[in-house]
Amino acid sequence: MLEVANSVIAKLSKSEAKNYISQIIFDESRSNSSEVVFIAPNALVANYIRTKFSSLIANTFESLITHKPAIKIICASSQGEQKKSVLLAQNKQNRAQIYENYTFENFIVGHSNQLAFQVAQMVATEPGKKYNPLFIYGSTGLGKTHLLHSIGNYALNHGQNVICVTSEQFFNDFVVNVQNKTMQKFKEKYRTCDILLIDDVQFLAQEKSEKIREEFFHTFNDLREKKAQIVLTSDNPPKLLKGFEERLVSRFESGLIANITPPELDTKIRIIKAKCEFDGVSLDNETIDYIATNMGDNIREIEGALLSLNAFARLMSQKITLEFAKTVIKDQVKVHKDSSSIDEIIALVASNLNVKISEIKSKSKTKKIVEARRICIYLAKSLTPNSMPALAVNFGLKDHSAVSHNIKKINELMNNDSVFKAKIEEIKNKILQKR
Ligand SMILES: Nc1ncnc2c1ncn2[C@@H]1O[C@H](COP(=O)(O)OP(=O)(O)OP(=O)(O)O)[C@@H](O)[C@H]1O
Repeated sequence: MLEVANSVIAKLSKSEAKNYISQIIFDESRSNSSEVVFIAPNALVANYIRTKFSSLIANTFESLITHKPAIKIICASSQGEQKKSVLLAQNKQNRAQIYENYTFENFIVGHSNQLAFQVAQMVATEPGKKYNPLFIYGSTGLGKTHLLHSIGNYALNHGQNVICVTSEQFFNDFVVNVQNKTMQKFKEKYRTCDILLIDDVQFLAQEKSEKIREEFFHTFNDLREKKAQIVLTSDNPPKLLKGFEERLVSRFESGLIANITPPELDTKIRIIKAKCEFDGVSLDNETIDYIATNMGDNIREIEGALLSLNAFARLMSQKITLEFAKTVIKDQVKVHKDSSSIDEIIALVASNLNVKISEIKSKSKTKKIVEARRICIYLAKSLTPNSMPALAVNFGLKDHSAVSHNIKKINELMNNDSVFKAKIEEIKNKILQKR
Protein backbone atom coordinates (compact mmCIF):
# COMPACT_ATOMS: atom_id res chain seq x y z
CA MET A 1 0.00 0.00 0.00
CA LEU A 2 2.85 2.34 0.83
CA GLU A 3 4.32 1.70 -2.60
CA VAL A 4 1.01 2.64 -4.25
CA ALA A 5 0.67 5.75 -2.09
CA ASN A 6 4.23 6.85 -2.88
CA SER A 7 3.77 6.30 -6.61
CA VAL A 8 0.52 8.25 -6.60
CA ILE A 9 1.99 11.06 -4.52
CA ALA A 10 4.97 11.31 -6.88
CA LYS A 11 2.56 12.24 -9.70
CA LEU A 12 0.76 14.98 -7.76
CA SER A 13 1.52 18.52 -6.75
CA LYS A 14 2.59 19.06 -3.14
CA SER A 15 -0.73 20.61 -2.18
CA GLU A 16 -2.80 17.85 -3.86
CA ALA A 17 -0.75 15.24 -2.00
CA LYS A 18 -1.08 17.04 1.31
CA ASN A 19 -4.69 18.15 1.11
CA TYR A 20 -6.19 15.08 -0.48
CA ILE A 21 -4.21 11.88 -0.85
CA SER A 22 -2.61 12.02 2.59
CA GLN A 23 -6.09 12.50 4.10
CA ILE A 24 -7.44 9.10 3.07
CA ILE A 25 -6.77 5.82 4.80
CA PHE A 26 -6.78 2.32 3.40
CA ASP A 27 -9.66 0.23 4.80
CA GLU A 28 -8.25 -3.28 4.83
CA SER A 29 -11.37 -4.92 6.30
CA ARG A 30 -13.58 -3.69 3.44
CA SER A 31 -11.09 -4.30 0.62
CA ASN A 32 -10.54 -7.41 -1.48
CA SER A 33 -8.61 -8.28 -4.63
CA SER A 34 -11.20 -6.72 -6.96
CA GLU A 35 -12.14 -3.67 -4.91
CA VAL A 36 -9.91 -1.39 -2.81
CA VAL A 37 -11.66 0.81 -0.27
CA PHE A 38 -10.38 4.06 1.22
CA ILE A 39 -11.99 6.21 3.90
CA ALA A 40 -11.96 9.98 3.54
CA PRO A 41 -12.54 12.25 6.55
CA ASN A 42 -15.42 14.15 4.89
CA ALA A 43 -17.62 14.28 1.78
CA LEU A 44 -15.62 17.08 0.18
CA VAL A 45 -12.36 15.16 0.21
CA ALA A 46 -14.16 11.93 -0.80
CA ASN A 47 -15.81 13.59 -3.83
CA TYR A 48 -12.66 15.33 -4.95
CA ILE A 49 -10.58 12.16 -4.83
CA ARG A 50 -13.30 10.09 -6.49
CA THR A 51 -13.52 12.44 -9.47
CA LYS A 52 -9.89 13.49 -9.80
CA PHE A 53 -7.74 10.60 -8.65
CA SER A 54 -9.69 7.30 -8.81
CA SER A 55 -8.33 6.30 -12.18
CA LEU A 56 -4.77 7.36 -11.26
CA ILE A 57 -4.95 5.18 -8.14
CA ALA A 58 -6.41 2.24 -10.10
CA ASN A 59 -3.74 2.54 -12.80
CA THR A 60 -1.02 2.66 -10.18
CA PHE A 61 -2.37 -0.54 -8.66
CA GLU A 62 -2.40 -2.10 -12.11
CA SER A 63 1.23 -1.19 -12.74
CA LEU A 64 2.26 -2.71 -9.42
CA ILE A 65 0.01 -5.76 -9.05
CA THR A 66 -0.89 -6.34 -12.72
CA HIS A 67 -4.65 -6.14 -12.35
CA LYS A 68 -6.86 -3.13 -12.00
CA PRO A 69 -9.14 -3.14 -8.96
CA ALA A 70 -12.18 -0.89 -8.60
CA ILE A 71 -11.41 2.06 -6.34
CA LYS A 72 -14.03 3.02 -3.78
CA ILE A 73 -13.72 6.18 -1.72
CA ILE A 74 -16.20 6.26 1.13
CA CYS A 75 -16.82 8.95 3.66
CA ALA A 76 -16.10 8.26 7.34
CA SER A 77 -19.54 7.35 8.68
CA SER A 78 -19.46 7.28 12.45
CA GLN A 79 -17.85 9.90 14.65
CA GLY A 80 -15.36 7.24 15.74
CA GLU A 81 -14.44 6.51 12.15
CA GLN A 82 -14.06 10.21 11.42
CA LYS A 83 -11.81 10.68 14.43
CA LYS A 84 -9.80 7.62 13.50
CA SER A 85 -9.48 8.85 9.95
CA VAL A 86 -8.30 12.30 11.03
CA LEU A 87 -5.90 10.77 13.53
CA LEU A 88 -4.46 8.35 11.00
CA ALA A 89 -4.04 11.09 8.44
CA GLN A 90 -2.31 13.25 11.03
CA ASN A 91 -0.16 10.34 12.07
CA LYS A 92 0.85 9.75 8.47
CA GLN A 93 2.22 13.29 8.38
CA ASN A 94 3.77 12.99 11.83
CA ARG A 95 5.37 9.68 10.94
CA ALA A 96 7.25 11.41 8.17
CA GLN A 97 9.09 13.45 10.84
CA ILE A 98 10.19 10.40 12.79
CA TYR A 99 13.11 8.19 11.75
CA GLU A 100 11.70 4.72 11.47
CA ASN A 101 14.99 3.04 12.36
CA TYR A 102 15.19 4.84 15.68
CA THR A 103 13.33 2.27 17.75
CA PHE A 104 13.71 0.84 21.23
CA GLU A 105 14.62 -2.49 19.62
CA ASN A 106 17.56 -0.90 17.80
CA PHE A 107 18.85 0.90 20.88
CA ILE A 108 21.72 -0.76 22.73
CA VAL A 109 21.35 -0.40 26.47
CA GLY A 110 24.26 -0.11 28.89
CA HIS A 111 24.95 1.51 32.23
CA SER A 112 25.37 4.92 30.57
CA ASN A 113 21.87 5.10 29.10
CA GLN A 114 19.84 2.58 31.09
CA LEU A 115 17.78 5.04 33.12
CA ALA A 116 16.97 7.17 30.07
CA PHE A 117 16.02 4.05 28.12
CA GLN A 118 13.74 2.71 30.85
CA VAL A 119 11.88 5.95 31.45
CA ALA A 120 11.57 6.54 27.71
CA GLN A 121 9.85 3.16 27.43
CA MET A 122 7.60 4.01 30.36
CA VAL A 123 6.42 7.30 28.91
CA ALA A 124 5.88 5.68 25.52
CA THR A 125 3.67 2.98 26.99
CA GLU A 126 1.87 5.18 29.50
CA PRO A 127 2.11 8.76 28.23
CA GLY A 128 1.21 11.55 30.59
CA LYS A 129 0.92 9.30 33.64
CA LYS A 130 4.35 9.51 35.23
CA TYR A 131 7.50 11.49 34.56
CA ASN A 132 5.99 14.45 32.80
CA PRO A 133 7.95 16.14 31.36
CA LEU A 134 10.75 13.72 30.70
CA PHE A 135 13.95 15.68 30.14
CA ILE A 136 16.81 13.74 28.54
CA TYR A 137 20.23 15.37 28.34
CA GLY A 138 23.75 14.40 27.39
CA SER A 139 26.61 15.24 25.06
CA THR A 140 26.33 15.07 21.32
CA GLY A 141 25.90 11.76 19.51
CA LEU A 142 24.96 9.69 22.55
CA GLY A 143 21.47 8.66 21.45
CA LYS A 144 19.07 11.35 22.71
CA THR A 145 17.35 11.77 19.35
CA HIS A 146 17.30 8.01 18.88
CA LEU A 147 15.43 7.59 22.18
CA LEU A 148 13.09 10.49 21.44
CA HIS A 149 12.13 9.00 18.08
CA SER A 150 11.78 5.55 19.66
CA ILE A 151 9.09 7.02 21.90
CA GLY A 152 7.52 8.55 18.81
CA ASN A 153 7.58 5.32 16.80
CA TYR A 154 6.16 3.28 19.64
CA ALA A 155 3.40 5.78 20.40
CA LEU A 156 2.45 6.22 16.73
CA ASN A 157 2.17 2.47 16.34
CA HIS A 158 -0.17 2.45 19.31
CA GLY A 159 -2.53 5.04 17.91
CA GLN A 160 -1.27 8.10 19.79
CA ASN A 161 -1.19 11.51 18.17
CA VAL A 162 2.49 12.40 18.27
CA ILE A 163 4.28 15.60 17.30
CA CYS A 164 8.03 15.26 17.00
CA VAL A 165 10.07 18.32 16.07
CA THR A 166 13.41 19.90 16.70
CA SER A 167 13.24 23.15 18.61
CA GLU A 168 14.30 24.88 15.39
CA GLN A 169 11.31 23.41 13.54
CA PHE A 170 9.07 24.54 16.40
CA PHE A 171 10.53 28.03 16.11
CA ASN A 172 10.22 28.15 12.30
CA ASP A 173 6.64 26.90 12.47
CA PHE A 174 5.90 29.65 14.99
CA VAL A 175 7.43 32.36 12.79
CA VAL A 176 5.54 31.21 9.68
CA ASN A 177 2.23 31.11 11.55
CA VAL A 178 2.80 34.53 13.10
CA GLN A 179 3.58 35.96 9.66
CA ASN A 180 0.54 34.30 8.10
CA LYS A 181 -1.66 35.27 11.05
CA THR A 182 -2.55 31.60 11.52
CA MET A 183 -1.57 31.16 15.14
CA GLN A 184 -4.79 29.28 15.80
CA LYS A 185 -3.51 26.56 13.45
CA PHE A 186 -0.20 26.48 15.29
CA LYS A 187 -1.98 26.12 18.62
CA GLU A 188 -4.20 23.35 17.29
CA LYS A 189 -1.17 21.47 16.04
CA TYR A 190 0.92 21.69 19.18
CA ARG A 191 -1.75 21.71 21.86
CA THR A 192 -3.97 18.85 20.76
CA CYS A 193 -1.38 16.09 20.56
CA ASP A 194 -1.05 13.23 23.05
CA ILE A 195 2.74 13.41 23.02
CA LEU A 196 4.97 16.36 22.18
CA LEU A 197 8.61 15.46 21.50
CA ILE A 198 11.05 18.35 21.17
CA ASP A 199 14.66 17.68 20.25
CA ASP A 200 17.56 19.98 21.19
CA VAL A 201 15.48 22.36 23.28
CA GLN A 202 18.64 24.35 24.12
CA PHE A 203 18.30 26.22 20.81
CA LEU A 204 15.08 27.85 22.04
CA ALA A 205 17.08 29.30 24.91
CA GLN A 206 19.43 30.94 22.41
CA GLU A 207 16.72 32.53 20.25
CA LYS A 208 16.69 36.32 20.48
CA SER A 209 12.92 36.55 20.42
CA GLU A 210 11.34 36.29 23.86
CA LYS A 211 8.00 35.56 22.14
CA ILE A 212 8.97 32.01 21.16
CA ARG A 213 9.79 31.12 24.78
CA GLU A 214 6.50 32.70 25.87
CA GLU A 215 4.63 30.56 23.32
CA PHE A 216 6.54 27.48 24.36
CA PHE A 217 5.72 28.18 28.01
CA HIS A 218 1.98 28.33 27.25
CA THR A 219 2.12 25.24 25.01
CA PHE A 220 3.89 23.42 27.81
CA ASN A 221 1.34 24.44 30.46
CA ASP A 222 -1.61 23.64 28.24
CA LEU A 223 -0.33 20.15 27.45
CA ARG A 224 0.54 19.43 31.06
CA GLU A 225 -2.97 20.44 32.13
CA LYS A 226 -4.42 18.05 29.55
CA LYS A 227 -2.07 15.34 30.82
CA ALA A 228 -0.38 15.08 27.43
CA GLN A 229 3.18 13.78 27.62
CA ILE A 230 6.09 16.12 26.94
CA VAL A 231 9.61 14.86 26.25
CA LEU A 232 12.53 17.21 25.73
CA THR A 233 16.16 16.59 24.87
CA SER A 234 19.08 18.90 25.41
CA ASP A 235 22.86 18.96 25.62
CA ASN A 236 22.71 20.20 29.22
CA PRO A 237 20.53 19.81 32.30
CA PRO A 238 17.80 22.46 32.75
CA LYS A 239 19.78 24.42 35.35
CA LEU A 240 22.55 25.09 32.84
CA LEU A 241 20.27 26.21 30.02
CA LYS A 242 21.02 29.89 30.08
CA GLY A 243 18.33 31.93 28.35
CA PHE A 244 15.24 30.24 29.78
CA GLU A 245 13.37 32.01 32.53
CA GLU A 246 13.31 30.39 35.94
CA ARG A 247 9.61 29.50 35.57
CA LEU A 248 10.41 27.36 32.51
CA VAL A 249 13.51 25.79 34.06
CA SER A 250 11.52 24.79 37.13
CA ARG A 251 8.86 23.22 34.90
CA PHE A 252 11.53 21.22 33.06
CA GLU A 253 12.72 20.00 36.43
CA SER A 254 9.26 19.09 37.66
CA GLY A 255 9.19 15.69 35.92
CA LEU A 256 12.14 13.39 35.52
CA ILE A 257 15.61 14.35 34.33
CA ALA A 258 17.58 11.51 32.75
CA ASN A 259 21.22 11.87 31.82
CA ILE A 260 22.87 9.84 29.07
CA THR A 261 26.57 9.61 29.81
CA PRO A 262 29.28 8.43 27.40
CA PRO A 263 29.07 4.69 26.85
CA GLU A 264 31.44 2.35 28.61
CA LEU A 265 33.77 0.37 26.38
CA ASP A 266 31.59 -2.72 26.54
CA THR A 267 28.46 -0.80 25.46
CA LYS A 268 30.39 0.87 22.67
CA ILE A 269 31.52 -2.52 21.41
CA ARG A 270 27.94 -3.81 21.45
CA ILE A 271 26.75 -0.70 19.59
CA ILE A 272 29.45 -1.15 16.93
CA LYS A 273 28.53 -4.81 16.51
CA ALA A 274 24.83 -3.92 16.15
CA LYS A 275 25.58 -1.18 13.60
CA CYS A 276 27.80 -3.57 11.62
CA GLU A 277 25.04 -6.14 11.55
CA PHE A 278 22.47 -3.56 10.53
CA ASP A 279 24.62 -2.16 7.72
CA GLY A 280 26.06 -5.52 6.65
CA VAL A 281 29.64 -4.54 7.55
CA SER A 282 31.94 -7.38 8.49
CA LEU A 283 34.58 -6.58 11.13
CA ASP A 284 36.73 -8.86 13.25
CA ASN A 285 36.84 -8.38 17.04
CA GLU A 286 40.29 -6.83 16.94
CA THR A 287 39.12 -4.06 14.60
CA ILE A 288 35.95 -3.49 16.63
CA ASP A 289 38.06 -3.14 19.79
CA TYR A 290 40.37 -0.69 18.03
CA ILE A 291 37.48 1.52 16.90
CA ALA A 292 35.79 1.38 20.30
CA THR A 293 38.96 2.28 22.17
CA ASN A 294 40.28 4.96 19.87
CA MET A 295 37.35 6.77 18.38
CA GLY A 296 35.82 8.76 21.24
CA ASP A 297 32.26 8.40 22.43
CA ASN A 298 30.19 10.13 19.77
CA ILE A 299 28.27 7.24 18.19
CA ARG A 300 27.42 9.36 15.16
CA GLU A 301 31.14 9.68 14.41
CA ILE A 302 31.63 5.96 14.93
CA GLU A 303 28.81 5.29 12.47
CA GLY A 304 30.55 7.61 10.01
CA ALA A 305 33.80 5.69 10.43
CA LEU A 306 32.02 2.38 9.80
CA LEU A 307 30.44 3.77 6.65
CA SER A 308 33.82 5.03 5.38
CA LEU A 309 35.42 1.69 6.12
CA ASN A 310 32.71 -0.18 4.29
CA ALA A 311 32.78 2.17 1.31
CA PHE A 312 36.58 2.03 0.95
CA ALA A 313 36.64 -1.73 1.36
CA ARG A 314 34.07 -2.16 -1.40
CA LEU A 315 35.79 0.31 -3.66
CA MET A 316 39.11 -1.43 -3.27
CA SER A 317 37.58 -4.94 -3.13
CA GLN A 318 39.44 -5.46 0.09
CA LYS A 319 38.59 -7.24 3.32
CA ILE A 320 38.51 -4.95 6.35
CA THR A 321 41.49 -5.82 8.53
CA LEU A 322 42.84 -3.94 11.54
CA GLU A 323 45.63 -2.40 9.46
CA PHE A 324 43.17 -1.31 6.76
CA ALA A 325 40.89 0.22 9.41
CA LYS A 326 43.79 2.08 11.02
CA THR A 327 44.67 3.68 7.68
CA VAL A 328 41.12 4.60 6.69
CA ILE A 329 40.04 6.17 9.98
CA LYS A 330 43.36 7.64 11.07
CA ASP A 331 42.08 11.20 10.74
CA GLN A 332 39.02 10.59 12.89
CA VAL A 333 41.17 8.98 15.56
CA LYS A 334 43.65 11.85 15.41
CA VAL A 335 40.94 14.48 15.79
CA HIS A 336 39.81 12.74 18.93
CA LYS A 337 43.26 12.43 20.37
CA ASP A 338 43.77 16.15 19.87
CA SER A 339 40.32 17.21 20.96
CA SER A 340 40.57 17.32 24.68
CA SER A 341 43.77 16.35 26.32
CA ILE A 342 44.03 15.18 29.88
CA ASP A 343 46.22 18.15 30.78
CA GLU A 344 43.54 20.55 29.59
CA ILE A 345 41.02 18.77 31.81
CA ILE A 346 43.31 18.82 34.84
CA ALA A 347 43.96 22.55 34.33
CA LEU A 348 40.26 23.39 34.14
CA VAL A 349 39.30 21.25 37.12
CA ALA A 350 42.12 22.77 39.15
CA SER A 351 41.04 26.35 38.43
CA ASN A 352 37.34 25.56 39.04
CA LEU A 353 37.93 23.78 42.34
CA ASN A 354 40.66 26.11 43.49
CA VAL A 355 43.40 23.50 43.81
CA LYS A 356 46.80 23.34 42.17
CA ILE A 357 47.56 21.27 39.06
CA SER A 358 50.60 19.88 40.89
CA GLU A 359 48.33 18.72 43.75
CA ILE A 360 46.06 16.80 41.38
CA LYS A 361 49.11 15.17 39.83
CA SER A 362 50.61 14.38 43.24
CA LYS A 363 49.84 11.39 45.46
CA SER A 364 48.06 13.62 48.01
CA LYS A 365 45.25 11.85 49.92
CA THR A 366 43.60 15.07 51.14
CA LYS A 367 39.83 14.76 50.64
CA LYS A 368 39.59 17.84 48.40
CA ILE A 369 42.49 16.73 46.20
CA VAL A 370 41.28 13.14 45.94
CA GLU A 371 37.90 14.42 44.80
CA ALA A 372 39.43 16.82 42.25
CA ARG A 373 41.58 13.97 40.89
CA ARG A 374 38.53 11.72 40.65
CA ILE A 375 36.66 14.38 38.71
CA CYS A 376 39.59 14.62 36.29
CA ILE A 377 39.54 10.84 35.80
CA TYR A 378 35.79 10.87 35.27
CA LEU A 379 36.02 13.71 32.73
CA ALA A 380 39.03 12.21 30.99
CA LYS A 381 37.04 9.01 30.49
CA SER A 382 34.04 10.94 29.14
CA LEU A 383 35.85 13.42 26.97
CA THR A 384 38.98 11.73 25.68
CA PRO A 385 39.39 8.51 23.73
CA ASN A 386 41.77 7.08 26.34
CA SER A 387 41.14 3.49 27.37
CA MET A 388 40.92 2.53 31.05
CA PRO A 389 44.48 1.11 31.07
CA ALA A 390 45.76 4.30 29.44
CA LEU A 391 44.00 6.40 32.08
CA ALA A 392 45.49 4.24 34.82
CA VAL A 393 48.97 5.03 33.48
CA ASN A 394 48.17 8.74 33.11
CA PHE A 395 46.86 9.13 36.65
CA GLY A 396 49.42 6.83 38.27
CA LEU A 397 46.85 4.22 39.28
CA LYS A 398 47.47 0.50 39.67
CA ASP A 399 45.22 -0.75 36.89
CA HIS A 400 41.95 -0.20 35.01
CA SER A 401 39.81 -1.35 37.97
CA ALA A 402 41.21 1.54 40.04
CA VAL A 403 40.04 3.86 37.24
CA SER A 404 36.55 2.27 37.34
CA HIS A 405 36.46 2.68 41.10
CA ASN A 406 37.16 6.42 40.84
CA ILE A 407 34.56 6.88 38.10
CA LYS A 408 32.01 4.93 40.15
CA LYS A 409 32.58 7.25 43.15
CA ILE A 410 31.90 10.32 40.99
CA ASN A 411 28.78 8.71 39.51
CA GLU A 412 27.52 7.95 43.02
CA LEU A 413 28.13 11.53 44.14
CA MET A 414 26.38 12.86 41.04
CA ASN A 415 23.38 10.62 41.64
CA ASN A 416 23.05 11.74 45.26
CA ASP A 417 23.91 15.40 45.01
CA SER A 418 22.33 17.52 42.29
CA VAL A 419 24.51 20.55 43.07
CA PHE A 420 27.65 18.44 42.67
CA LYS A 421 26.24 17.04 39.45
CA ALA A 422 25.51 20.52 38.07
CA LYS A 423 29.05 21.57 38.95
CA ILE A 424 30.53 18.65 37.03
CA GLU A 425 28.30 19.39 34.04
CA GLU A 426 29.44 23.00 34.14
CA ILE A 427 33.11 22.03 34.07
CA LYS A 428 32.42 19.53 31.31
CA ASN A 429 30.65 22.20 29.35
CA LYS A 430 33.60 24.57 29.67
CA ILE A 431 35.91 21.88 28.35
CA LEU A 432 33.60 21.18 25.42
CA GLN A 433 33.32 24.88 24.61
CA LYS A 434 37.11 25.14 24.46
CA ARG A 435 37.24 22.55 21.69
N1 LIG B 1 22.72 3.19 22.51
C1 LIG B 1 22.65 3.27 21.19
N2 LIG B 1 22.27 2.19 20.47
C2 LIG B 1 22.21 2.27 19.12
N3 LIG B 1 22.49 3.38 18.40
C3 LIG B 1 22.86 4.47 19.07
C4 LIG B 1 22.96 4.48 20.49
N4 LIG B 1 23.36 5.71 20.88
C5 LIG B 1 23.48 6.43 19.76
N5 LIG B 1 23.20 5.70 18.67
C6 LIG B 1 23.24 6.13 17.26
O1 LIG B 1 24.15 7.21 17.15
C7 LIG B 1 23.68 8.19 16.24
C8 LIG B 1 23.63 9.53 16.94
O2 LIG B 1 22.63 9.46 17.95
P1 LIG B 1 21.59 10.65 18.21
O3 LIG B 1 21.36 11.43 16.96
O4 LIG B 1 20.42 10.09 18.90
O5 LIG B 1 22.48 11.53 19.20
P2 LIG B 1 22.08 12.81 20.03
O6 LIG B 1 22.44 12.53 21.44
O7 LIG B 1 20.69 13.22 19.75
O8 LIG B 1 23.09 13.88 19.43
P3 LIG B 1 22.92 15.48 19.22
O9 LIG B 1 23.00 16.09 20.59
O10 LIG B 1 24.11 15.84 18.39
O11 LIG B 1 21.63 15.73 18.54
C9 LIG B 1 22.32 7.73 15.77
O12 LIG B 1 22.44 7.14 14.50
C10 LIG B 1 21.89 6.68 16.78
O13 LIG B 1 21.12 5.66 16.20
